[in-house]
Amino acid sequence: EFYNETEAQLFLQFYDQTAQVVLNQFMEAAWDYVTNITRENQEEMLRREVERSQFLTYFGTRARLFKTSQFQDPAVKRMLSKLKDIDKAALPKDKLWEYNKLLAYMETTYSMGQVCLNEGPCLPLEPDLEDIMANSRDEKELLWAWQGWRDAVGRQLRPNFPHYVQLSNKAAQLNGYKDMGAMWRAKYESDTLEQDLERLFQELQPLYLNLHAYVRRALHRHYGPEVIDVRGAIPAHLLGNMWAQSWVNILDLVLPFPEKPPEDITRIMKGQHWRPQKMFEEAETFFTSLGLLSTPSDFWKKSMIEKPSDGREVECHASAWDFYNSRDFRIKKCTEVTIEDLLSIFHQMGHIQYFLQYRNLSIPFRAGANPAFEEAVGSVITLSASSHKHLLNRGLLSLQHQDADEEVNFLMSMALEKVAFVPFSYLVDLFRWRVFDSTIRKDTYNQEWWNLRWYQGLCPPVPRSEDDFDPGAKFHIAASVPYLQYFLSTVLQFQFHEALCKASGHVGPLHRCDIYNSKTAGKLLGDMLKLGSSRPWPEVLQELTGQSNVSTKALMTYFKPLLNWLVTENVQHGEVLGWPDFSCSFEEKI
Ligand SMILES: O=C(CCC(O)(O)[C@H](Cc1ccccc1)NC(=O)c1ccccc1)N[C@@H](Cc1ccccc1)C(=O)O
Ligand SMILES: [Zn+2]
Repeated sequence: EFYNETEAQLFLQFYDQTAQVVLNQFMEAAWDYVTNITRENQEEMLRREVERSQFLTYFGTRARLFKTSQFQDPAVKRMLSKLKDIDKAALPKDKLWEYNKLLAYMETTYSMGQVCLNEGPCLPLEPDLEDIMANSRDEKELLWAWQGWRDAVGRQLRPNFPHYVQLSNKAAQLNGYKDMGAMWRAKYESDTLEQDLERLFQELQPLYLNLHAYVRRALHRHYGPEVIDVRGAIPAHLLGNMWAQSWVNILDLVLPFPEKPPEDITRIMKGQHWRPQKMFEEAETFFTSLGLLSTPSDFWKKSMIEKPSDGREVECHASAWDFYNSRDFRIKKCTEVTIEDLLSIFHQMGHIQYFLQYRNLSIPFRAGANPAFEEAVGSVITLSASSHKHLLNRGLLSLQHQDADEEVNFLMSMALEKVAFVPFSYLVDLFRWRVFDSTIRKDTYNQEWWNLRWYQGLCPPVPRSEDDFDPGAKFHIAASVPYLQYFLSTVLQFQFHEALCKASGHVGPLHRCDIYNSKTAGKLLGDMLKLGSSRPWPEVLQELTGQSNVSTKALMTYFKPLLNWLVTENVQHGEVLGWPDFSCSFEEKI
């Protein structure tokens, strides 16, 4: 057994040197696969994955031999404890090979998924099916895309999912956790996590219920009583998004002051001949305006910022990549010239900025303070980038003044993105945790999914059965990527925004703040990012915001003017908050 600290430090140096090589080779192989999905690229990626697992196992088992209780340096103790978690590498060789092939099959089935018109082309999710869900106002066409995608992807994944669950739990148990959900939750280093999450969710309910009731009324106005029951749940295909996780694309149907519609920024971008390259440069300019780091030349040479036109099959779901050599960082995104994609690029560039800021840390610390911090960095910048002040300043809006009514319209568009997302981002992992801990059995997966979708006040537009597997139609479930970080990030990003706005000297309503060009705010943010995961996240949060707990106060402050307007509106219409009518509209018809 190893005891002394000096040996531990040498061991960790050796880990870093080896990791830079092994992790880099794995990332290159994974990148080659997701940007050119072929059999040989999959084989090579699986081979590199085995090497990575052998590496993690070698160092993980040895890290356990150190008795760190007498150690002085907390960083050494923290790094050794991180090395002990080796995730799926703990599986026996044959089980690991099986698991990796299953994961590749699920993720590739999702990425290659398409819905075919009777005679004529087959439509992929990005951009075609997402365009229909965002822009079509024809209920039948929306249903065709919604159901077609679930038939094409969800149904294919159903037979394999129980095996994925079993292997995931086996891996978790070999790492000392009772199931994979417990292993995912451990990343937050909190033994009150689940009750804290429930509290945050309950605090946001009044705002969500008022938004839901108001949107339901607007959809009832547009689609009629045949389709919308004003005391019931909303059919899930009418919200402008394939998973109804963001409702911003139906802003035109729900605009509080339709006589004062906001300018169509997508149209302005196209009118100004924006291209994906310029969209990425725009996002980078925001970060450098804060005094933060710019992207190295490798980024521009090696990223994939558009869907290839040479027929290659790629995984279009956007992601940011760290190649663990402190200089190669990339984004993979099938960029369309829309405001939605411009904001998504800000999100991705937030991941890149974190990579850049912590690139000289030891490898075990090259991660966010917790997974929600990683997601919140880019999203907090979008809060400034979405502001009227910023868009005006960047030439994407021309109307100088925004009156009180237009401000309510603006806050509505922000709520359709951020508030609508709250119950969805909570329920995705509630579902998976219950599948992992066997609360949800495999013969009721789909019914249980729709029971949880009740949190959102949504219902399926057509009858569902256990031949369906609607959760599998969401990337993160097909790709075994946790989702809780997005729920927490939705709350955290407003706390970050409030702190950065204060640092930038902003006065006035939070929703009018734009930290662009503020070196003070940039310094505050950069100092947090440099810490990586080297310190417990409550300490990191404390340094940035002055408090160490996640709080919905800032989000509620931001949306307060809208909540006041919504309550008045809903009371006037005698709206019912919630969805007491248990059914979805089609059930009455049957
Ligand atoms: O999935 C994403 C954006 C992709 C990502 O940047 O979060 C990406 C997801 C991913 C993809 C492949 C493997 C693992 C994760 N995450 C990253 O690129 C990433 C995350 C952590 C560290 C480094 C990179 N957003 C979520 C939620 C969301 C976020 C923000 C606005 C709207 C919606 C969604 O679309 O449902
Ligand atoms: Zn992200």
